[in-house]
Amino acid sequence: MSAPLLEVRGISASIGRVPVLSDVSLSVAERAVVGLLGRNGVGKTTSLRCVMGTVAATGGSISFAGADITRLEAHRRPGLGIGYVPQGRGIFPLLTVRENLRLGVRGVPDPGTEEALLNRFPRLQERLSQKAGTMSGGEQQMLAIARALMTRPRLLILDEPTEGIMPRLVGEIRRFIAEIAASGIAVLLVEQNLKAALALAGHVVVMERGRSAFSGPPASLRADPDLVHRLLGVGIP
Ligand SMILES: Nc1ncnc2c1ncn2[C@@H]1O[C@H](COP(=O)(O)OP(=O)(O)OP(=O)(O)O)[C@@H](O)[C@H]1O
Repeated sequence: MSAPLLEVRGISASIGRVPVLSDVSLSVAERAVVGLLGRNGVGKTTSLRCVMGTVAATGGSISFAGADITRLEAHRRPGLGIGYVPQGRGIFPLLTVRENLRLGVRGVPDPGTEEALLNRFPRLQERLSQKAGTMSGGEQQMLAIARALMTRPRLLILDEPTEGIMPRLVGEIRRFIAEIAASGIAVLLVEQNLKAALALAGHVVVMERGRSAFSGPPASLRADPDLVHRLLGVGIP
């Protein structure tokens, strides 16, 4: 079997002096969708930040497409083919939709990619010269995902993409994520909604207090309601 696209092996990390991660391992195969789950504060966002390099992994290793990136500067990582949509979206409200869309692209954006994304999102197309802050949360989330796709990543990392989004747009965002995955882009998704995560992901990793406590297919998690209850505090959906 070929090596996974992203491989995180036993990483630890601290924020300030507080140890936040002690032993997190996960891997994402080419074209796979992996759900990263866990209760609030277990370290999901910090794990993603370690992959992006904005929090340093103090132990363990991270590799992407066969290269060790554990100590690679954060600004070099997107260029390797990793798109990141942070929690809270990271949209600049005073910049226009077009400016936001082009922020992550170095040099001239690929016109085909931009056109395809705008065709997919007529709402963004219509608002290209409008300030991004005037759009709804759901539209800003679409913009954040479209921005991450502008660099044509091999892996898209999404941190709670439907958090705080009005219900009408939640389904639309989930359908879009499924479409992205179907197009062959690997997806690493932090998702609070267990049912949605189990429906989208082919593999799930569940964290507990700074470490990965479960890793396996959705069916294995579904088969163990006690574990789900202990790790996530909910029943099987
Ligand atoms: N900037 C910070 N300063 C201090 N502690 C922090 C900071 N960011 C995160 N932490 C702590 O690190 C731990 C892990 O946080 P993290 O955001 O990675 O968890 P999470 O699983 O993504 O949680 P959530 O689902 O609430 O987003 C938490 O206990 C949190 O309080």
